[in-house]
Formats: sequence, structure tokens, C-alpha cells
Amino acid sequence: MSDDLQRELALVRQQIDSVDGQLLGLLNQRARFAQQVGEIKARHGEAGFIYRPEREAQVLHRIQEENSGPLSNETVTWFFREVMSACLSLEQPLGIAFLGPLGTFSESAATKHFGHAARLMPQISIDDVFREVEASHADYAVVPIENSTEGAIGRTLDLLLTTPLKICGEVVLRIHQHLLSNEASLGEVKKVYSHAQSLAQCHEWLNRSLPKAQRISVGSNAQAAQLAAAEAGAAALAGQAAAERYSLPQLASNVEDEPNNTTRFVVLGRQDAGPSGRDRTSLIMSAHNQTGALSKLLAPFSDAGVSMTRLESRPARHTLWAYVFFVDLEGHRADAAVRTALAELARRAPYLKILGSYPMAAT
Ligand SMILES: O=C(O)C(=O)C[C@]1(C(=O)O)C=C[C@@H](O)C=C1
Repeated sequence: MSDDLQRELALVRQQIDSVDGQLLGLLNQRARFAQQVGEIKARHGEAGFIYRPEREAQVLHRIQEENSGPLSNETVTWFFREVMSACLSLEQPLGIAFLGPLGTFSESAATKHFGHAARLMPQISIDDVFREVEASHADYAVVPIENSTEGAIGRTLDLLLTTPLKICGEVVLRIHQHLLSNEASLGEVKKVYSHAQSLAQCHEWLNRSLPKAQRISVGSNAQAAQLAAAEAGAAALAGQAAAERYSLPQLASNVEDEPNNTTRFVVLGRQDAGPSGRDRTSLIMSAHNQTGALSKLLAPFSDAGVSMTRLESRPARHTLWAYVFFVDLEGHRADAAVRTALAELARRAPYLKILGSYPMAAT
């Protein structure tokens, strides 16, 4: 290294050291304020509700609005989520239930939302994920609700019908599927393990690139990676988290058929989220089995100027050929327009369950 280069680098590195020192001081100052917030909540009998999704959403929106780069909004959002996760864990560490084993996209979604200070509690089924929070063994659950390629996650919708839990947040995750294997080439892959959803998301790629390989559906793509790691001639379709967790090389990357393949997860807890200014409300309703019944139920939304972002029908299960409808709206149930629409809907719908109002996913 030349002397000039050494001198120039040393000058800038000195400034980096000074900024790091300031950052460290500021981060600890922020952590002390978060501890104070925790003490105030405890004094007012709110010790059980340390996590405030609406407050976190507001912090992230402000950071994104004030960010002038060169760091991207995605990067600063990730960083501040981790800062809040660390601050919150000083107040009270949170236990998060999700569909395991470790290495699933659900784990990535849980970590994206709650940061690395949260305690991960992988479960063997979506039913168990709900149960863990209902029984107060875990604080929050993160469950998949819909995928942009494959549609609704039926089991989650069915469990939402009966659970007393509230939706208090959402996480949107870009899903990249990779073919993971210890084999050196596609020609040696005889079997592909994955979750049925992942096999479906990569159906065309498999037809083109591995037409002769047997496709085996298993409980999760992390389990698929575990199996593929232990068997000659086997591969798994799974994400980067599973590749890292089970030390499997990527034989082919980003093999999902749809380039925008995205999964939306919801966060479930025992508490409601307050308004953040950019919220969504989810509900379940049923309609009378009559002509025009559904349009009568939807009219209060357009009358009040409330925009509906999703309408999904699902068999009611207890009655043959009866359906319930899952609806997402823009706005919080405490907003005047949403309140008006919901009051009218309650008069018209034979069955109505508000699943929760919560901040829209930050990125
Ligand atoms: O503002 C609060 O209520 C806090 O507890 C502080 C804080 C934060 O670090 O900013 C931490 C946890 C909550 O989920 C929201 C925000």
C-alpha cells in the first residue's frame, strides 16, 4: 500500500470511528428511553402490551420519509426494525410462534417483522402456531395468509374463523425459491422435496429443467432441505434461510415461475393495534343465500368511500354450499369512514367478525 493511500484512508477511517462512537452513544441513549417507556407502561398497568405495532409503523414511515440516502429505504427500514427489536427486548423479550422448522419463509417473515432480538418458537403446524399464542405460551404468531402465485392459505383462513386472536400486523416477503442440493449437476437430481405451495410456484421450471425428477411434497421447505441434505440424488426447493441453516449449495437460483412471487403474512396477538395513519382492517362476513346479497353487503364500503383491497370466499364448512367472505379494507376501524361502513355492515350481514385493524406492511 502506498503512503498516500494509507494517509487518505486513515483520515476517512478516523471520521468513521468518530461517527461510530456517536452512533453507539445515541443507540444506548435510545435504549434508555425505551426502558423508560417500559417503566411508564408498567406503572399504568400496561406491562403486558409492550409491543406497539402502530408506534413501530410510525417510526419506520418517518425514517423512510426523512431518508436522503445513499442507504436505500429498505436498508434503513431493516436497520431501525433491528434497533427497535433490541430496545423492545430490554423492556420485555417477545416469543414469536411460526411454522417451523428453522429455515422456513415463515421464520424469515418473523425475523423481518420482529428483528433478531425476538425469541423464535418454531411449531410443527399452523394449528400449533395459533394454539401457542391462544394459550399464552408465545406472545405473537406470524402465519402466511396469501401468496401472489398460489392464492389463499386455506388452513390460516379456516383458523381465523374461530380464533379469539386479533390480527395486529402484516409482513410482505418476496419469495425466492432455489434448488438446493449437494449434487454437482441437475442431471444427478432424481427427487425434489418441497412444500406443496413451493412445488406449485416452480411447476413450469421443474417441467423444463427436471422433467424426470420425482416431486415429493413434505410439511415445509425447511424439512425438504433437511431431507435433501441427507440423501444422495435429492434436492429441495427452498429459500436462502434453509440453504444457510442446512449448509446446502444452490444448484439453481430464483427458480420461481413468477418473478414477483410474494407471500403476505399476518401477525396475530391477544391485543388490538391502534391507528398508525396507514392501516388495513380485515374481517369475515357471511351473506344470505339470495340474489344480490353479496353486493348489498359490499355497498356500505363504497357508500362510505372505503376502499376494499381483497375479497376471498371460502366454504363455511358447517353448512353445505354456504360461504364466508374474507375482506380487507383500507383504514382503521377507529377511522370515521370505516366505522360508518362497519356499523351498516353489522346491520346487513348475518355473521360479521372483525379480525383486526393493523398497520400496513412498511416495505
Ligand atoms: O414507544 C413505545 O411504546 C416503545 O415501547 C418503544 C419502541 C421503540 O423502540 O421505539 C419499542 C417497542 C414498541 O413496539 C414500540 C416502540
